[in-house]
Amino acid sequence: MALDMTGNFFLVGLMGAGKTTVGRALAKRFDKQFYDSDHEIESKTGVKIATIFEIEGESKFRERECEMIDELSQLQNIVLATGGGAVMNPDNRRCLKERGLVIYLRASVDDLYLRTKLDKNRPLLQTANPKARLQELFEIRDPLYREVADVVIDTSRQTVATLLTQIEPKLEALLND
Ligand SMILES: Nc1ncnc2c1ncn2[C@@H]1O[C@H](COP(=O)(O)OP(=O)(O)O)[C@@H](O)[C@H]1O
Ligand SMILES: O=C(O)C1=C[C@@H](OP(=O)(O)O)[C@@H](O)[C@H](O)C1
Ligand SMILES: [Mg+2]
Repeated sequence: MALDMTGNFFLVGLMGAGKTTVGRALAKRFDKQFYDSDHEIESKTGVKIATIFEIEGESKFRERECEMIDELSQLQNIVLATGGGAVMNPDNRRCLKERGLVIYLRASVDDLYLRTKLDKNRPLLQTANPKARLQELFEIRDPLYREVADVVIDTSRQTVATLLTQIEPKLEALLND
């Protein structure tokens, strides 16, 4: 039977899990359009995510994020990297579950910390102890990522190329069985 990889793939996971990086590579691999909800919010508003948090606060950012995920998830045959907090909103969880296959990229808190510690554009991690913050967020969000996920991938100590070779057969199995 010919393989059919049409449809939407949505990436979820904590900050530093690699949603943006792996999502872009996945889109290239399957010849799909790539979107990142944070980048789209930045393009639409003309300012960085950190500035939105600073001026409008997190709750307004979450409204913007929810509208953007609703809009983008209605597109066809795309890869969408969501922001790490998107799954906190039940409307976002519903959009993602109903409109595509959801891939949860998982990583240890140590790896998440190493991958994010130099990046100043993640306002939730601009605290005295970002590793402890990541641990807290992991505990709150891991069950929600699992709830929406069709596929769970452990990204710790894996290159992006290796991750693609792990994700591909899982997606094929879901789409072609
Ligand atoms: N599997 C990986 N191994 C090593 N570094 C990674 C991996 N995935 C992502 N990174 C790096 O971690 C940082 C955060 O990745 P990013 O894609 O922005 O994560 P997210 O969108 O999930 O927050 C980037 O510098 C990226 O190059
Ligand atoms: O985890 C979060 O709540 C957030 C994650 C960020 O995206 P990444 O997961 O792509 O870093 C961005 O949406 C914002 O800073 C809030
Ligand atoms: Mg990202």
